[in-house]
Amino acid sequence: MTTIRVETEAPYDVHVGRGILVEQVRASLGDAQRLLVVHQPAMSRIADHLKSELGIEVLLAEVPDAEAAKRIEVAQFLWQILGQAEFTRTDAVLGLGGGAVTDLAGFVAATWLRGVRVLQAPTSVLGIVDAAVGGKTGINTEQGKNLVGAFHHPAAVVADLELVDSLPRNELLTGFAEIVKAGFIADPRILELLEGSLAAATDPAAPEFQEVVARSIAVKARVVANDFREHGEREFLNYGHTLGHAIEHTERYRWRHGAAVSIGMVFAAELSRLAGRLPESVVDRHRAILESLALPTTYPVGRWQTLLGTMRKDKKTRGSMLRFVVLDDVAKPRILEGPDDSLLFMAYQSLAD
Ligand SMILES: NC(=O)c1ccc[n+]([C@@H]2O[C@H](COP(=O)([O-])OP(=O)(O)OC[C@H]3O[C@@H](n4cnc5c(N)ncnc54)[C@H](O)[C@@H]3O)[C@@H](O)[C@H]2O)c1
Ligand SMILES: O=C(O)C(=O)C[C@@H](O)[C@H](O)[C@H](O)COP(=O)(O)O
Ligand SMILES: [Zn+2]
Repeated sequence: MTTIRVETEAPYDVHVGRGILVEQVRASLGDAQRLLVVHQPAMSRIADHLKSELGIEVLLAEVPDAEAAKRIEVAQFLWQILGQAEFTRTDAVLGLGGGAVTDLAGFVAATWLRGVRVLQAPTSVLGIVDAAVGGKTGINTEQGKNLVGAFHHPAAVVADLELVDSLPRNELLTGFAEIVKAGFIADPRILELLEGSLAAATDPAAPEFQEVVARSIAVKARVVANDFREHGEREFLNYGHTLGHAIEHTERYRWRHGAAVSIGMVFAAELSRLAGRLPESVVDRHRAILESLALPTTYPVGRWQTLLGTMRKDKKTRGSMLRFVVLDDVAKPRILEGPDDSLLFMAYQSLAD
């Protein structure tokens, strides 16, 4: 088992290993007498197993799959369960599933009684390397992605790689978008591993996979430890997300987060070249790595005004000024403020097939 410490004002561990779920969840319960396990349909057998093994009172709540879980109606359904069961501040919530569930469970835990203990057990690659770590929680609204949420530290993150065995290959690869992001903003070794050993780096049984996962978690842990509430450096974790979130919203969440972020990173790289000093070779490197992972790098241009309108609601926007994470080079991210519409449109046009 690998353990990565997240050194925030409330430090916690991210455990990654095989067959660790029950033992590590039990070890992280603290004073909790009761646990609400919020899980996706694909995780119902594992949730039953936890209920029978943990040795405390466990309530199970199955929520809709994927982005359909990140809705106020689903949060309300969970608040009802917590209210009817009279959950107190010594009880706890566990998110078991992909990033959609860890975001939802974290949000419900952050808001119930103004904050109860949350444990995260991510089961998708994306959840393990990014969503479950760092304490950003949230749900979507009609106007956009993650517009309502809270910062709330998990008490522990338990990533049992045995659960990843059932993850469909396309979902596994989609999660690599966030691994590529971590590589481009902070850790070039991740990119070298993907370029040099793609098969091993995407095989959950291989040491190369464990290395890219651990490195990505380490990037996130470092950034979150420095800037939990996103006053500065944490914005870099949003690389590729300004357009990515707008695509998810415009496509009514038929696109996975990782796929939308993949396109968003190509856009951000092109913008970095057009508005700054990123060499064309690094833009090409984005396309090559993402395409090797079967991630999309093109988008049918023609929805620009809709996407631009949605990007204006991005959390990085200040007043009417759009802000983007761009790169000066690999591992040299910065914020670009208020670029000309013409530059944005040129970067967007480069996404055409
Ligand atoms: N809070 C954060 O810091 C943060 C970071 C990155 C992404 N996110 C959020 O995470 C979400 C995306 O996460 P995701 O890609 O995991 O999506 P997801 O939770 O929708 O999971 C993707 C699909 O994989 C299935 N699945 C998950 N684990 C499985 C397993 N082990 N076996 C079989 N099927 C499994 C799910 O049921 C779903 O159908 C988005 O909502 C995104 O906004 C949040
Ligand atoms: O942890 C962060 O900070 C991130 O930005 C990580 C992103 O990968 C993630 O998708 C996050 O949920 C986006 O946050 P948002 O604040 O733009 O909604
Ligand atoms: Zn993301």
